[in-house]
Order: sequence, then C-alpha cells, then structure tokens
Amino acid sequence: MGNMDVVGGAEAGGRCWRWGWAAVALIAVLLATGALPRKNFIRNPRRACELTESRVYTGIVEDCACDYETVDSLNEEVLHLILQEIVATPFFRYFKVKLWCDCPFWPEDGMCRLRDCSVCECPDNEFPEPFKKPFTGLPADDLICQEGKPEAVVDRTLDSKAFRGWVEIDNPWTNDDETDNAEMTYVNLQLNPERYTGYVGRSAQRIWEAIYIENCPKYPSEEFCQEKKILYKLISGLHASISVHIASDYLLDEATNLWGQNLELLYERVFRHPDRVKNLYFTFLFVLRAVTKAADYLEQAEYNTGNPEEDLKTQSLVRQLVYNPKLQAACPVPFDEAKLWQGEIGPELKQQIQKQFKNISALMDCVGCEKCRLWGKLQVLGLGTALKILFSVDGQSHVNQSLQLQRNEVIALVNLLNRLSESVKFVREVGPSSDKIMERMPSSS
Ligand SMILES: Cc1cc2nc3c(=O)[nH]c(=O)nc-3n(C[C@H](O)[C@H](O)[C@H](O)COP(=O)(O)OP(=O)(O)OC[C@H]3O[C@@H](n4cnc5c(N)ncnc54)[C@H](O)[C@@H]3O)c2cc1C
Repeated sequence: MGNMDVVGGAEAGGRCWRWGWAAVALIAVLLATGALPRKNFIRNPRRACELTESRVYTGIVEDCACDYETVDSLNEEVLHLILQEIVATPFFRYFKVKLWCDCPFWPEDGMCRLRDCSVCECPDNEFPEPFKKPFTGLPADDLICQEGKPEAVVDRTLDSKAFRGWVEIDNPWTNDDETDNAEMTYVNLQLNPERYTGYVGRSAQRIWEAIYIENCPKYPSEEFCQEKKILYKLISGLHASISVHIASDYLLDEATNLWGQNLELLYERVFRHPDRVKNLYFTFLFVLRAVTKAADYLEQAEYNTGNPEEDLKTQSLVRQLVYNPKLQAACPVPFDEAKLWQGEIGPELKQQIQKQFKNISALMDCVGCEKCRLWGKLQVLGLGTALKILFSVDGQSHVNQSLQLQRNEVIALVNLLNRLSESVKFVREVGPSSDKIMERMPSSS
C-alpha cells in the first residue's frame, strides 16, 4: 500500500479502529452537549462511521512525492486561482476539436436527453485570428532549391531555446491525427462547461466498460509494479473528476431549470470509494508534474491571439503557475517519473500502455453526447500530453530542448489541470459536510 495513509478503510487496519472509536466518542460528546443535531446521526449510524472513516485523507499521495494536506493548501491558496484566470484567457479558452466522428468500435448508440448535451461551436469570426493561420515555420528538410555541396545547405538549427514556434505534430499517445485540420471546429470552452448532461444508460456504460475491462483493468491489490498501476489510476482519477463535475453542477429540477449540487451522487460515485478520491489526487499531481517539467517550454511559448494586452497577461499567468515559489518549496516534484520503465521490460511495458491509451483515446469518438465528447477528448488529449512530456522525452536536463508541443495540446493540458484542480477543491470543501449527504441517503442497513 506504499506510504499512503487513509484514516479508515480496509488499508488502515488497526488505525481505523482507533480513529473510529475516537470519532464515535467525539460524536457522543457533541450529541450529549447538543452541539450537533441528533437527527443527523440517528438515521444510519453505520453509514456515519463509514463516512467518518473514509473521507479523511492524510499522508503521502500514493506513488507521488507530496501529501494530501499540501496538495489541498497549494491548490486552494495558489493553483486554483491562477488556473481559473488562465483558462478564461483568449488563448486557453478556444479548443480545436473534431466533434463529428464515427465510432470505430460499434454503431454509435448515444442518446442524450438534454439540450445541454450539445456544444455551442464558435462562429468563424470569434476565435483568434492567429489560430486560423496554417503553420508558417521553416520546413525541416526543404530540399527543392538545393544545389551543389553540402556546405551550401543552410543550418536550420534555431538556438537552444525550449520553444521554437507552435508545431503541427502528432501525439504518439492519442488516436486523433492532430495535424489533420479537416472537420475541426473551434469551441469556446467557457460557453460549454463540463456539467450534468443527462448522458446516462447503456451508451455511457459501454464506454466505461470498454475502457476498464479492455484497456486498463484494475490491478490486483498486491501489484507493486508502478507502471502497471499508472494507466488505471489516471483514468479512474479522470473518471472521478468527471463525476465530481456532474455532481457539482447538476440539473436538480428540469421543470424550473434549477441547477445546483447533487451531494448524493457525489457520495455514491466518489466519496463512497476512497480509491477514487486517491486516484483523483494522483492524477492531479501527475498532470501538475508534467506542467512543471515543461516549465521552460511553456514559459517561452507564444500566447499570441492578436490581443497584446491579453497575451501578455496570459504569459504572466503561465509564469506564475510554472515557476510558483510556493509550489516549488512545498512540492517541487509532485510525481517522480524517473523511476519508471527502468527494468528490462520497461520499453515493452511502455509500448503496451501507449497502445492501451491510444485505444481509450479512440473510444472518445463513441461518446454519444457532444458536450461529454468535447470534454472527454480534451481531457484525454491533456492526459496524452502529460504522458508525452513525462515519458516521450528522456531525462530531466534535455526535456525542454527536445520537447515539441502543439498549441492544442497545451490548451488541453492546462484545461485538464484546471478541471482536476476544481475537483480536488470541491472534494475537499464538501468532504467535511458529508454528514448532510448521509442524512439524505436512504438507510442501507
Ligand atoms: C468520456 C465520458 C465523458 C462523460 N462526460 C459527461 C459529462 O460531462 N456530463 C454528464 O452528465 N455525463 C458524462 N458522462 C457520463 C457519466 O460519466 C456516467 O457514465 C453517467 O452519468 C452514468 O453514471 P453511472 O452511475 O452509470 O456510473 P458511471 O460513472 O458510468 O460508471 C460506470 C462504472 O465504472 C466504475 N467507476 C465509476 N467511477 C469510477 C472511478 N472513478 N474509478 C474507477 N471505476 C469507476 C463503476 O463500476 C461504475 O459502475 C461521460 C461519459 C464518458 C464515457
């Protein structure tokens, strides 16, 4: 179980009992003094214990190098605020995506009940002008005009800068050909929040099933090989984050169009399964590590949307994120990827996981709800970009010189980090009030 310490749950063994009894004693005192309304605890005392035990997360996040408390405070004090500002900038709010795709695995059977399911695409004149221009950089091996000797060939090495202009380059971890601009549309993400869409039933189930059963089965609890656990944990963390967004922005009453939080759903899909909460934190730290590993590249990148004032602000926000002194002091290496793929089977394992991730990426074309597909594609591309930064480039010192990212990959990566940051914040804020969730839950005992 590594060095993770969840208070309560099967893993914690004896500690669970000690904390369990301490919690019971505390509750008894609070009830006796009237400090706590008795009705909150009468309905289902077993569930009260379950919640008390399962929601307090302490210690190091498994396989990472940072503890839960630090993640929470860094997120609340620094990361969340910066990310919210970044994703609202013109550079980061327009995402290029192919929304009309055929499912390569089965006839698409998606049914989405709500209007909220469909995506509002950008009219052509809305998204930034520089985004429309095709790539204008020098081709690497344009030999047409070359005559004579090798000495006549122009040296095209630019310099040792990390960023050498946005490139059109395919991501080896994802299925879509990112260099193919046909049928791509631009979507303003701010107009299409990730929230409840009414996408439920067989279609959604089938996709999660295909992901978990065929492409990243849950590893046995005795599995020590970190590489084998990673893909499952990343997908489970992403899935938990999607569920948190559904629960935090839910259509409570269709007749009056009332939106709000659905804490029962949050409990059932996330809190009730401590592993999912842990995987959410893991995924957050993994993506955060990718962003900080690519710090020099991201800092030098051109955030050009044709609006100099906004673009300077974007650059400054990115700098604040990637070189944040509080982050560097408290959690300098959120996840240590250098330990992975080291053994003899390392390269083979990496290939296998890359193939599985590509399949998961292809499955996004089977999501039968446009808005879910938009966020599914964006977040899977964001994860693919994190994987590319951490695993496709060898060594810490060379990362920024050999790394090449597409504009859309960077947009996906940062928006994914923001989604995960929102989920971590929500889980942290709502966790302590889960006695309210319990009060509304029907008794299972
Ligand atoms: C890519 C994608 C994006 C989606 N986006 C949206 C959206 O934006 N808005 C929306 O309303 N709906 C969205 N959906 C649908 C949503 O995720 C659920 O499938 C749907 O709400 C039905 O939920 P459910 O209770 O059947 O459980 P599901 O969330 O569908 O889970 C299916 C099964 O997976 C397992 N599982 C659940 N969570 C985890 C986890 N964190 N880790 C490991 N295993 C888990 C459980 O065994 C569960 O029974 C999306 C679906 C997909 C595939």
